[in-house]
Amino acid sequence: MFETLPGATMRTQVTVPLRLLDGYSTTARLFSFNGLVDGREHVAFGLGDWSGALRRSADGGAAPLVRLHSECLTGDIFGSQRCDCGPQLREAIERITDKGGFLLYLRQEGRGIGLYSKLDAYALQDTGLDTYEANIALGHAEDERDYSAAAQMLDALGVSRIALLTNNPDKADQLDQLGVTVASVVPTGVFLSPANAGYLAAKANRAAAR
Ligand SMILES: Nc1nc2c(ncn2[C@@H]2O[C@H](COP(=O)(O)OP(=O)(O)OP(=O)(O)O)[C@@H](O)[C@H]2O)c(=O)[nH]1
Ligand SMILES: [Zn+2]
Repeated sequence: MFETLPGATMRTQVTVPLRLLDGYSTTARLFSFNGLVDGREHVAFGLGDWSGALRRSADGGAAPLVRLHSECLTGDIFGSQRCDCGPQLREAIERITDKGGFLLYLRQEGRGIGLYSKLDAYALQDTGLDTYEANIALGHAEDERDYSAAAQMLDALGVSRIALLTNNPDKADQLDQLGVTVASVVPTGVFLSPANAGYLAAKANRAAAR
């Protein structure tokens, strides 16, 4: 299934009770890995009845609900209104807890260009460029994310088929090419704010132009 990728192995797994800022509580099983192709410290959260979801999938039942969430310090931690990452992360944690599955928290800040360059991109967006034009103006690609490490993580977790929680068709395409069976794509909510309307519109236009 992953003949193009070297295998990664599980390094550590620990249970961590979570209480989010709005009081929502759940318990996660956190997994770290050895051998990820990009050497970054990506982490998998097993949420809800994740082991039961794996068993049911292996028995031909529904695929586990999985989200590949790209790190966004400003949105995930500080509630930035310039994007929708924070509410998407909050929604994913609750929906995956309800269904049983995995949140893969991927250290791909700034669609892979890093936090400082994302802030440089924000500054260019303040002059009128959109989120993709700004990346290009900085000498980056529109989206530099590669999901190979995510495919390795899923393989190490024994997850061969997934219901992917996303609004980004590129994620499903990349995972499919990496040998992950995306049994279904489950849309995330759209979390519109005055400060992220232009950003969400640019994303929607890009997805529509594919
Ligand atoms: N370079 C850059 N990165 C951004 C910008 N806004 C958000 N990001 C990064 O984009 C990533 C989140 O991507 P999104 O487009 O919000 O969502 P997605 O992961 O592509 O797709 P979904 O699965 O539907 O959420 C995070 O790494 C953010 O740091 C921006 O204006 N410029
Ligand atoms: Zn964000």
